[in-house]
Formats: sequence, structure tokens, C-alpha cells
Amino acid sequence: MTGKPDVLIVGAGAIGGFYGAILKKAGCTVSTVLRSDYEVVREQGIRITSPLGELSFQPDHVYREGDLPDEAPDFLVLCVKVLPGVDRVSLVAPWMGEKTRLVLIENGLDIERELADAFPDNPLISCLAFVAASRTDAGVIEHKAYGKLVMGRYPDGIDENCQQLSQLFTEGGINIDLTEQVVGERWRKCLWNTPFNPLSVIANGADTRTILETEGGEELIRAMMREVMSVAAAEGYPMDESLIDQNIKGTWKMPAYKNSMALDYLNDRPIEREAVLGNVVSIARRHGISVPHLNTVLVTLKMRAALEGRE
Ligand SMILES: NC(=O)C1=CN([C@@H]2O[C@H](COP(=O)(O)OP(=O)(O)OC[C@H]3O[C@@H](n4cnc5c(N)ncnc54)[C@H](OP(=O)(O)O)[C@@H]3O)[C@@H](O)[C@H]2O)C=CC1
Ligand SMILES: CC(C)(CO)C(=O)C(=O)O
Repeated sequence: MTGKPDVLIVGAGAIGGFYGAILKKAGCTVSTVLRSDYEVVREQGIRITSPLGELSFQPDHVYREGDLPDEAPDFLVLCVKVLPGVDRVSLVAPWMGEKTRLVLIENGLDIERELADAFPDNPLISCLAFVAASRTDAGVIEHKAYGKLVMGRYPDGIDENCQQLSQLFTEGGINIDLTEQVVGERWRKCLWNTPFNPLSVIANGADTRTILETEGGEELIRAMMREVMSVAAAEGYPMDESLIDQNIKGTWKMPAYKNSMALDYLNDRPIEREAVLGNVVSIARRHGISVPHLNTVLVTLKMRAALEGRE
């Protein structure tokens, strides 16, 4: 016993492994539920290279689906990709206790609702990760840069659970922005992800530079951003137009970068098309808002997936 909370990471890939390491550094007991990396992580732990220094760690327990922990964790941190074939409710259900706080570190819009409905009595903390990390081999994670988390209670507010988790991440060396409006923050993050991630896949895994430097590329991104903004506003999360310029300028300043969806596509893994793009188009439809650029990208991705036998 460390006196610090027990944390269970479900889906310890790039994000789960990295943020699990931060919580371990903060003194928490950190266990993992793994699938394909189970044997390797049991033997060798999670190896991480990072500009933050040594973060590699051996999880306190290494589980796989079907195992049952002796005690439910204080925090269950879910970091699997949000994919149509992945039943996240069934995945976490066996590990949830009465007092377990459920934490999501995942991309996408409207991804909390099904978990909030399934576990109405467990506090739900939703987080957005601003980090560049990837899993380069089984149990091996490369953290390249950044790491900030934006965090709030779902659907809104900041409670003592958020404060406690935020404190732990801070102790582990990560910057945290606590927000009263985490859903609004998801829209702000998707202002970037919803155009860039799917477009990089259509462009065969293109990086940010290629997208912006291609004639018409920046214009296309701006048009998609405007559509995301109009849907967000209809949902009650208006954003200032200047955010588009800020995002574009910030991206020009970054070195060429392949986002997580581009990496999934290039590594032949399923992409989070619905969580990042499809849900935005569905919400637009509900409000009767026309989003022709987003819809074109969505339908094109579906065609590609059909041709490539991806779904
Ligand atoms: N990587 C990044 O830089 C960023 C990622 N994000 C978001 O974070 C989330 C996680 O992404 P990331 O960590 O990159 O993804 P990874 O693919 O690296 O990790 C996901 C992990 O979940 C595991 N998993 C899936 N299903 C199960 C299961 N049934 N039981 C146990 N483990 C399972 C996978 O195992 P297996 O190998 O068996 O599939 C894998 O280890 C996504 O929503 C992503 O969009 C957000 C910002 C940046
Ligand atoms: C913001 C960014 C680009 C990395 O933090 C991301 O969310 C992704 O790679 O999907």
C-alpha cells in the first residue's frame, strides 16, 4: 500500500502507458489490463522513452480480459481507441467498484454518454490529451513531446475527484487544465482533430506540413474548421472565429506531424472515424446544419474502408 490511490489502466497503449507511468511516478499503485501486449508487459514492464526522463515501469498487476482484481480500483483510466467494434462498457464493467471513479483519456465527441449511462453512480472524469506518443513495439512507447491534459467532470463541473487526479498528474510532472466545461473543450480540441485526422488518412497518411503546404490544403482545413464551429455553436459551445487562425498558425509552427489517426492508418489499424468525424456529422444532421466538407470526407473514408475491406 502506498497511501496513494489504486489506479487501473484499461488499454495501456501509447496514452495509457504514458499517463500510467506519470501516475506511477506520483506514487500510485498502477495496474494494467492488456490484450496483445500482455505477455511482454508481464515479462518486461512498459518501456518508455521520453524527454521527461526515465518513465519505464513495471505495473503492480498485469491483467487481461477475464481476470478479476482482488479489489476494485480507486481510478479506472480507460485509454482504448474509440471504435465501433469495441464495447467500452463491457470492457470496464468487470473492474468497476461502487467507489471507482471512471476516467477517459480518449479522442472524439460524444464519447462519454454511453459510459455515463451505464455507470450513473460512478463519477466520470473526461480528459483530453495534448501529447505526441506512439507505441512502437509491444510494451514499448515513444513519447515525443507535450503532455498536457485538459480535465473536467462529465457532463460539467470540477469536483474533488478531478482535483485529486489533477494533483496526482501534477506531482508526476504533467500540466493540467481543469475545466468546468469539458464537453466544450472536446469541441475545441476537435476543431483541430476533426479536419486534420481524417484528411491525413484520405491523403495516405499525410503529415501536417504536407496538408497545409498543398495548394488548397489550408483552405480546405479552414472550411472544415468553420463547419465544426457551426455544429459546436448549435450544441451550445460557441467559439471565437479567431481560434481558426490560432490553430492554423500553431500548426504551421510545429514540425511536420503525423496525428494518431494517420499512424493508425499507416500501421493498418482501425481508425476512430466515427468518434472524431462521424459523430460531428450526425450532430450536424440533428440540427439541420449543412457540413458539406465534413460529409465528403466522411463518405470518402467509408468508401475507402469498403474497398480496403476494413469494415
Ligand atoms: N497517441 C497519441 O499521441 C494521442 C492519442 N489520443 C487518443 O488516445 C486514445 C488512445 O490512443 P493510443 O494510446 O494512441 O492508442 P494505442 O493503440 O496505442 O493503445 C490502445 C490500447 O488499447 C488496447 N486495447 C484495445 N482493446 C482492448 C481490450 N479489449 N482489452 C485490453 N486492451 C485493449 C490496445 O491493445 P491491442 O494492441 O491488443 O489492440 C492498445 O494497447 C485514442 O482515443 C486516441 O485518439 C489523443 C491524443 C494523442
Ligand atoms: C492533438 C493530437 C494531434 C496530438 O496531441 C491528437 O489528438 C492526435 O494525434 O490525434
